[in-house]
Amino acid sequence: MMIMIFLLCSLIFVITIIIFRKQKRGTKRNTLPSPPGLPLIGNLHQLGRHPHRSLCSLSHRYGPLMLLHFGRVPVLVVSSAELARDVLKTHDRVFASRPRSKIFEKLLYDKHDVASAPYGEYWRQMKSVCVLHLFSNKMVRSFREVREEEISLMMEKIRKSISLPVNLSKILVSLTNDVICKVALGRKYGGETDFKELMERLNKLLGTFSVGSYVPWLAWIDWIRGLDCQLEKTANDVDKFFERVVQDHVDGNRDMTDFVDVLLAIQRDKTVGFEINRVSIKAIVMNVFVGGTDTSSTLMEWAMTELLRHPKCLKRLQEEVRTICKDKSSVSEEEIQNMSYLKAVIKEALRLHPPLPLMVPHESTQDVRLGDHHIPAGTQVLINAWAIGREAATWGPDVEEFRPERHLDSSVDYRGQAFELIPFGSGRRICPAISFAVVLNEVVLANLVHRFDWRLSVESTEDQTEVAESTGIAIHRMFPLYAIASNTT
Ligand code: HEM
Repeated sequence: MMIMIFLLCSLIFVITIIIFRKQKRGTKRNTLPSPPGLPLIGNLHQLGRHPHRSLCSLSHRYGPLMLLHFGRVPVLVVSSAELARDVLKTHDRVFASRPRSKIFEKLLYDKHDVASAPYGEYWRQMKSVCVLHLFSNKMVRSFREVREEEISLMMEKIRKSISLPVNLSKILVSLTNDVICKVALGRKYGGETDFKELMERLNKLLGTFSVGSYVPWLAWIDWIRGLDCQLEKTANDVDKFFERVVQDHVDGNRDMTDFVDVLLAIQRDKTVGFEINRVSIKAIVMNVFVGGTDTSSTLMEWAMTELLRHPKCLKRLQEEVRTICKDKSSVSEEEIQNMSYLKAVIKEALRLHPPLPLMVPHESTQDVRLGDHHIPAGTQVLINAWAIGREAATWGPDVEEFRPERHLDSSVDYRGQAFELIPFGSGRRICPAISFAVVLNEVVLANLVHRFDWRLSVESTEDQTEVAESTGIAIHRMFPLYAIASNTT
């Protein structure tokens, strides 16, 4: 009898151990690698000044799929092309929403814009307005004159400072602002200090960290440091500005077609099969400014920075542009179509310096499996486009080097099909303005190098080593790019 009891106990013990081990293995397989965090703030302290860099370093240690916690919010960080494909293609619909953000809600018309609207019918309608009516190829072509006019003014400005250091960063920001103002609002507002100050304030706030969004019981900190007050005031000022612009369009007798005109026509004629109201119009126009100005000027600034740091690449680009344009005084948009090195330079700048390195956060709306891992609904997702552009397995051992040649015989493109290069995102949430942004960047760069020879000015000597990056959502240079233009020899 004793022996029977002993055997039974031993059997139960062995079975329990087996089940326990199985469960442990199962749990281990499903547990996402996660850098240890601190109580209450989770991993927030590990983000540093440049979260794309800190998260890339963490991914080298914990792998391309990590779970972090920003306060109480679970955040999945994706740092490889393969996993970006899983999120943005295989499970695109599940991950197509946006997390809530107090700052976005306050400043972007309570999610009535395209970029921060949660995935659903409203977002679908607004995105279709953008894709079909604002950024269609026909619309992009129709703004060619605006681009040519503004580029010609920029070239004249540089010509007047020939042989002197010019703040190229500032020139590129004001060019982009002027182009976008004319395209979206019908006229330039860049000369108006109020408008400039307002846009600066808006962009700064959009890149601000709100403690309350991640640690709700510390929300009072946002109030004490004046964030809530600034949000309220800026949202009111921005609304007043856009309301005035839209009303001027309604009152005016206009034959131009800028974005506000297009949106008002859609509202009036009900051509799209759904209602679009005044708030939606202002929110979309606001998105054009927020999404379009900083990103485009940032890309040009980095492309010029890298060319100035790599004189051989600059020379090769100049040879291409000058051979195709021979004795012409400027480069046209038809001519850039045949400039393969120019396109490679833009791709390489986008690989090394994606203007939005962590893109725009996504959020899952359903439970889903990624490989062995269970991802619950409501998980925030950051895709590190900056880290993906530096994956040695894809790009080779010289990932850190600016080498446009690597794109010449490659089919990898940035339009969302190749996950190795996703500066504009991919899938449902992909940037709707890729063609709009790229043509502006290409034609500006081609004209700058066609007309002038360039060298770095002493004000930019930090370029001999690594170039310091700004903080915020769009990552531009920390210090302006000063360069000296001279007439071509
Ligand atoms: C070099 C220039 C640009 C870059 C690198 C860029 C990049 C991006 C990225 C990474 C996203 C988020 C994709 C995602 O969440 O998966 C995005 C979304 C968006 N971009 Fe761009 N962008 C650029 C220019 C522009 C311009 C010029 C405009 C408008 C004039 C614009 C309007 C938008 C809008 C409205 C969205 C939101 C799309 C959505 O949520 O469905 N972008 N962009």
